Amino acid sequence: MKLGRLNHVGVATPDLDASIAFYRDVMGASDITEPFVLESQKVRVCFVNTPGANGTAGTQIELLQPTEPDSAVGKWLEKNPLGGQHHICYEVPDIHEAKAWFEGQGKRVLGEPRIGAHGTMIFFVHPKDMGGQLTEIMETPKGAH
Ligand SMILES: CC[C@@H](C(=O)O)C(=O)SCCNC(=O)CCNC(=O)[C@H](O)C(C)(C)COP(=O)(O)OP(=O)(O)OC[C@H]1O[C@@H](n2cnc3c(N)ncnc32)[C@H](O)[C@@H]1OP(=O)(O)O
Ligand SMILES: [Co+2]
Repeated sequence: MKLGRLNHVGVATPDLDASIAFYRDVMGASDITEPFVLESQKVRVCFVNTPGANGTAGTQIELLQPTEPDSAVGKWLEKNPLGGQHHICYEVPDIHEAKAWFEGQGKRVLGEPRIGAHGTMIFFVHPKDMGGQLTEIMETPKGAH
C-alpha cells in the first residue's frame, strides 16, 4: 500500500456552531464550509480548510457534532465532554487494496468501505490496533492533487 497525504484531522465537538466561531475568531480561519448532516455516520459536519504550500490545498480540520448520543462520536463525547481530536484520516490511491493491506496485518477494519463526507470511499481501523489512534482511510478523490 502507498500512504497518501494527511487529508483531515477529525475533531469532535458538543457544539458545532461554537467550534466554528472558535476556529474563525480564535484560530483565524478564513475558509470554513457550511455544515451538513451525514446520516450514515450520525454527525453534523463541516470543514476548516487550512492552506497548503504554494497555493495547494492544505489539510482540513473536520468538525463533528453527533446527531444522536448512540453513535460513534456521541459515545466518544460521553467520555470526553469538552470534545477534541477524535480521528486522523490518510488518503490512499486504492481503498480495496488498503483494506486488504491492513487486514493482512491483523488490523480490525470496522465494517465495509462506504462513502464518506468527501464523496469517496472510506473505512476506519480500530484504535486499539493502531497505537490508540482511530484511523480513517480515504480513497483520494479522482483528479485531486
Ligand atoms: C464525517 C464522515 C466521516 C468522514 O468522511 O470523514 C467521519 O469521519 S465519521 C467519524 C465518526 N465515525 C466513526 O468514528 C466510525 C468508526 N468508529 C467506530 O466504529 C467506533 O467509534 C469504535 C472505534 C469501534 C469504538 O466503538 P465502541 O467499541 O462501541 O466504543 P467504546 O467506547 O466501547 O470504545 C472501545 C475502546 O476504544 C476506545 N476508543 C473509542 N473511540 C476512540 C477514538 N476515537 N480514539 C481512540 N480510542 C477510542 C475507547 O476509549 C475504548 O477504550 P477502553 O476504555 O480502553 O476500553
Ligand atoms: Co473523518
